[in-house]
Amino acid sequence: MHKTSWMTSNILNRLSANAGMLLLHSLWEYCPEHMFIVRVEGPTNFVIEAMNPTRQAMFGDEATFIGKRIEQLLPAPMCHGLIANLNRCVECGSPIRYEEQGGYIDRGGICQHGHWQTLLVPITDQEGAVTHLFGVSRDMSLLSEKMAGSYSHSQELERRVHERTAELVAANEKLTQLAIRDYLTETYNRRYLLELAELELRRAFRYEQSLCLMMLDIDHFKEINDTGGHLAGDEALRNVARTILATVRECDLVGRYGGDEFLILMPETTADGAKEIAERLQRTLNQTTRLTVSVGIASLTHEDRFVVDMIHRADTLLLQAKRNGRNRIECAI
Ligand SMILES: Nc1nc2c(ncn2[C@@H]2O[C@H](COP(=O)(O)OP(=O)(O)OP(=O)(O)O)[C@@H](O)[C@H]2O)c(=O)[nH]1
Repeated sequence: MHKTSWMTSNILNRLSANAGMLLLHSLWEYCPEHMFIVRVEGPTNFVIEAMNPTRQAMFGDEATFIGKRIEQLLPAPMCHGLIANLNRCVECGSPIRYEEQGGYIDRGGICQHGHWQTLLVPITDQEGAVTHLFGVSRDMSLLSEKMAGSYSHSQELERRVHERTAELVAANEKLTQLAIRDYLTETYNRRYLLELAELELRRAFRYEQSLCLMMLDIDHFKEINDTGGHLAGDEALRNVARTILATVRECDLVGRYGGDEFLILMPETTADGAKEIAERLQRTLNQTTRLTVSVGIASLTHEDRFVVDMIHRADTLLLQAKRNGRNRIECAI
C-alpha cells in the first residue's frame, strides 16, 4: 500500500511523542475508513493538512490536496455543508458526528456521488484553542450498495418462496381434484359423491327437508362407441356431464357413477321438482347432442338409512325407464 508522509502534519509530529504513536500510525495507514486532518486557520477557513491512503485512493494523491482550502477542492454545495460542520466542531470544542451527501470529483477526474458518515474530533493546543480537526469518514455508498444487494437477495428469496408456495398449493389442489373428480367428465367420482351424499342425507333428516336422487343413463351408448370409437364415446360422456352441470343448481351434487351412468343428488328438492329438472335436461341434451337419456328418480323416505337405499330405488326406476322404451323419466312420488 502507498504510504503517506505521516510527518506532513505538525499535529501528528506532536502526537508522535505519544506512546500510542505506533497504534495511530497503523490506523492511519491501514484503516479502511477515510481519515483526514484539517488545519483551522480562522472561522470558515480550513486547510487540508493530511489524508490517509484510503482517502487518497478515492480523491487523489496528497500532493493535490495538502495546503489547499476546502473551497478549492469541493464543489459548492458539498463544500458549504462541510465547512458548516467543521465550524460547528470548532465552536463546540468536542467531537461531533454528521452525515453528508453530494457530488465530488474522484482521483480520475470523474464526478461521483458520495455519501459519508463522519466523526470530527477537535485537536487543541496547550492553551485549549482548536488548531486542527481530525476526521474519520465511513463511505456509506459502499454500505448502501451492499445493503441494497442483500435486500434484493432477500427479495429474490421471498419471491421464490412465494412462487414455490403457489406451486405447492396448485399441486395440492390438483391432487385433491384427482382424488375427488372423475378424470373424464370432471364431475365427482363415485366414492366422493357417495361421501357427500351421506352427509346430505343426514342433513335432510335432521332438518326434515326433501332430498331427491336422480340416476341417469345414456340410451344406446354402446352404439356410439361401436360406430365412432371410444374417443367419440368419451366426448359424448363429457358433453352429457357439461349439460348436466349447466342445468342443475350449484348446490346439486353431480357425479359419474360408472360407465355411462350419472348420479345427481338434489338437496331440498321434491320429486316433482326433480322431475322438472330431468325433463329440462332431456330437452337440452336432445337439442345439443341428439342423445337421449333414461332417468330414475328416488326421493328420500323415512325408511332410508343410507344413500345406497335411494340409489337402489333410483336404479330400479331407471331400469324400468329403459324397459318402457328409453328417453323416459320414472319417478317414485
Ligand atoms: N367411451 C367410453 N365408453 C365407456 C366408458 N365406460 C363405459 N363405457 C361403455 O359404455 C357402454 C355402456 O353401455 P350400456 O349402458 O350397458 O348400454 P347402452 O348401449 O347404453 O344401452 P342402454 O343403456 O340399454 O340404452 C359400454 O359399451 C361400455 O364399454 C368410458 O369411460 N368411455
